[in-house]
Formats: sequence, C-alpha cells, structure tokens
Amino acid sequence: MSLPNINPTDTKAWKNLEKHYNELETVHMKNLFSMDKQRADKFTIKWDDFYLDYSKNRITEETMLHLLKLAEEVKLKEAIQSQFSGNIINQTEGRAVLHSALRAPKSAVVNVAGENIIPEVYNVKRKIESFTNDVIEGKREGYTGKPFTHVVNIGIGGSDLGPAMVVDSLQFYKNHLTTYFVSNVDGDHVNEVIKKLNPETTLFVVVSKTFTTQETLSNANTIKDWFLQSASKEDIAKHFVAVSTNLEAVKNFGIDQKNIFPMWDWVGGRFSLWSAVGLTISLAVGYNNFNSLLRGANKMDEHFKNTDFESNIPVVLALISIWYNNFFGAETEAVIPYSQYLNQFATYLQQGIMESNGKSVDRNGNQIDYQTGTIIWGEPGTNSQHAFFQLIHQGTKLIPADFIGFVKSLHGNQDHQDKLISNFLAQTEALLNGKTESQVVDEGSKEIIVPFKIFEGNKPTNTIFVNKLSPESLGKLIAMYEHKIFVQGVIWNIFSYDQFGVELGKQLANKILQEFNSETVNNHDSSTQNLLNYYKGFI
Ligand SMILES: O=P(O)(O)OC[C@H]1O[C@](O)(CO)[C@@H](O)[C@@H]1O
Repeated sequence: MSLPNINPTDTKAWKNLEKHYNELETVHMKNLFSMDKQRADKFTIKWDDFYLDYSKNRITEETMLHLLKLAEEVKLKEAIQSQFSGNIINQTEGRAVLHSALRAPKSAVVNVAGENIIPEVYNVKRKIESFTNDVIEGKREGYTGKPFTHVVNIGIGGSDLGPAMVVDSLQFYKNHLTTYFVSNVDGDHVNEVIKKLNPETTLFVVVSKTFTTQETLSNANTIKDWFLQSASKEDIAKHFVAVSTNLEAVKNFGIDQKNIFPMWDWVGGRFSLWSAVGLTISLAVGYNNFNSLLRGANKMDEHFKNTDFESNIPVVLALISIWYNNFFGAETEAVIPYSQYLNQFATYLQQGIMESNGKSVDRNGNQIDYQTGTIIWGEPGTNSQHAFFQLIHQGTKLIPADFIGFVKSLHGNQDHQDKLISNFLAQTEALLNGKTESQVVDEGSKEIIVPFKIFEGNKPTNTIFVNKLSPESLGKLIAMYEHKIFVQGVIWNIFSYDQFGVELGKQLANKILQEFNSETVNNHDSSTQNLLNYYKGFI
C-alpha cells in the first residue's frame, strides 16, 4: 500500500477551515483565555515526561475539530500504518521509510521485501556496542599502541547534522573522548580540525550513505593524506572506519572491510542518526546512552502510532503548524530551546523539515497551489531574546514558535535555573497578552513614545516542557519532530522522503569545477560567466 493521494484543498475540512479562519482571523487569544477558564487544561497534553501546552495558539475547540477532520480526510491513520509497516512510501526513490525500525525492540518484526529487518538492525547495533566499548576502554589502539583520545566524524548533511547536534546536546553525558565534526568542503574546516589532532591517537569515522558525496570524500582524502605523512598505509585499518551502504566504494577508499558499519536504503540521510550514522554519538556518550536515545525515540513512535489524534503530540503540533502555514499565511516557524545544550537543534531541524517538505509538486506530479515546507530557524533562549525577539514581539510578521524547556537542570544551580525558566514562561505570556496603550500610559510613558511601546500580543506559541534533558528525552524530542514532518507531508500530499532539489546545484558545481581548467568557457548566463572568468583570473 502506498500513501493516500488526496489533495487537501479538495477536502470538506479544508473548506471549513477557510471559513473558520475568516471568523477567527481578528480574534485576540487573550479574549479566548478570559472567556474560558479551562482553556489551558483543554489544550494541554501530558504524556510520559512531556507536558505540551498549546493553548497559546489562535485556535478554538472548533479549529481543532476541523483540523482533526482534515487529518481524517487525508487518511493520516492509514498513512502512519503504511509507513511503520515498511511499505514503499518513498515512491519517487522506490524505498521504504523505516528509521523507526532502527529503534524498535528486538522482538519487533518489520518486513522489507518479505524479510524481517530487525535481526540485521541488531547485528549492527551489537557491532556499534562492542566497537564503542573497545575504543572507550582503550582496548582498541592506534598504530603506535596508544589508546584513542580523539574522534573525528567526516560527513555532511544527514551524515553530520544529526550526530553533531546530539553530541553537542548530550555533552553533559560525555566521556573522555574529544569529538570533532568535519563537513564543509571549505578547506578551512578540515584544516582547523587537523591542527588539533595527533594522528597516533585519532579515530576517523567517515560517514556517507552513498560514499559519493564530494565534500565528505574530499575531507576524508585530505585527512588520509595528512595521516599518511606520519603513518603507513597498513595503519589506515586501525584509524579509519566507515558508515555507508556503498561497501564497494568504501573498500576502494582503503578502509578495511571489518571497519565498515552498514546502513540500508530504507534509512533516509536526515533520519539516520539512529543507525550506525550515530556511531560518533555512541563513542562520545557511550553505547548505553546511545541506546537510551533510541529507546526514547521508540517511546515517541509508540505514542505517535497508538494515540488518538486529539492527544497525539506530533499530530497536534503538525496540525497547528498547518493552520498557520496554510490559512494565516505564516511562512516561518521558530524553535527556541531554553537550553544552551540544544544550541544546534534548530540547525538540525532545518534539514529534517526543509529538505523533506520543501516541495511544490504533489504526489501526482502536479504543481500545487498551496504553501508547503515551513522555514525553520531559532536559537536558544535567553540569547535569542537579546537578538531577534524584537521582531517576533513587535514586527509585522506572524511567527509561530515552539518553546522547549527542561524543568530540572543538569548543572544543579537553582538560581540560574529559576532565572532561565522565568524567562521561558514570561516570553510566551508576553507574546500572548502583549501590552495595551492604557498599560503603557499607566506606566508613565511620555505621550509621544506610547505607540512605540505597545505590544499587540496574539503571537502564537507552543510550550513543550520536558522533565530533564537526557538521552531518552532527547530521543523523544527528535522523533516528535520527525513525525510532525511526516504528518505535514501527508496532509500536503507531497513526497517527504526524496531530495531532488539538492541535485541541480551539485551537477552544475561539478561542471564548473571542470571548467576552471579549460581554455574557453562561454556557455553560461552573462552573470555566471563574468564571475567565473573573474575567479579564473586568480588561479
Ligand atoms: O550520506 P551522504 O550520501 O554523503 O549524503 C549526505 C547528505 O546529502 C544529501 O543527500 C543532500 O544534501 C542529504 O540528504 C544527505 O544527508
């Protein structure tokens, strides 16, 4: 069974939402709060150690009913079943989409082409575990017999962002190994990392699903050349491991077959941190913590699969986002974690969300006439308050925002924690209520200044309060957004799991690279031609 194929704008629910939007467009949320004392309770979901309050949104119970009806009309339930049961729902690439299988329990059965993939998943997990333990315990040594002290992850996109974000987010749980990530083909990136390394004690993890990616292969080759300045070819086997589906290309690069961690075509790059792509995570925080991350994601999978839509966290978040995107015309969404540890979270989500749902053709190949893929951005609070919050509070754009906070701190300094959380709560309150003219006047502002100090309010936010930042809760949080992506792709009737949009630039870059060495080049538009000639004048 493939995915349902329903144009959302043809549904009854969509038409009802259009009408309903006209009624609600100018309603202020603070009036909705004063009219209904139960509002916060009605729009709160408590699940496990998650507390989602979505009451500070421009919604009523009727809005949610229409949105839930939309989910029903586009056959979301069937789509979820189809994804989890291993159907080829990535139809444009002819693949199943089973990152959920990577975190499923050992007893699960998930068939791809008639074969249960779970035993193979667990074989690789065991390999990750024993490799991780050997490196951490110093049983695996470098070419001069010293234990490893540094790990460098070489990859880009999904082979970099997920592991990099998780390692950064879980640095509280880190062991003695120092980790670096090299991704950009800009030589400054690899050069700066190399400066900090000792070849005798560094392990290199080359991560590339395809093992054809220009950036990764260039960086891996540069590092290999640097390594061979002090070591011999035979030593590569001790220091280089690879994660890939392209076993042949890895062998050709010179990596020992024993050092290859396989992955599968049913794992999309941007959803792959749960596979061996997460090897650097496992090395950095230990296998048990890596496994807890997976366990957390699995708990969210079960919640998503089995919970009625009205209390289903990813579904509710996805529907609210559709409401703003497609009816209010909001183009962006901010993700504001009140945790410095989640510094890279929005960057990570950018690939997941924008590479998946940045599509303008529906599942029939037809151009669509409604908005898809949200633009995602964000930075941790409280830093972001002192940077871009002005625009969210008083600018002209509607920017729905997710506020993510942790009830308990890891540092244990309650004074800092109380200050952080007071900001976390105050911001969503301010965005909701704003400040009226009479309040500004009462505060004694000069008349001429009053208009500048008014806050309109009515700015939507979701508050996601989690008990504590741990590998498990982080796993839940990431999986929550993965499922939100899926739900939105189903509603928009697009294919969320291909990424053809990144290909054209890659093709042209390869062509231009060749042209740097050729005498006459004149097949570009005049702008590109001039720029290319300008650059050639320097090389
Ligand atoms: O793991 P690979 O094959 O090197 O690909 C890296 C990244 O490149 C992309 O294909 C496109 O940028 C991503 O989807 C992927 O995560």
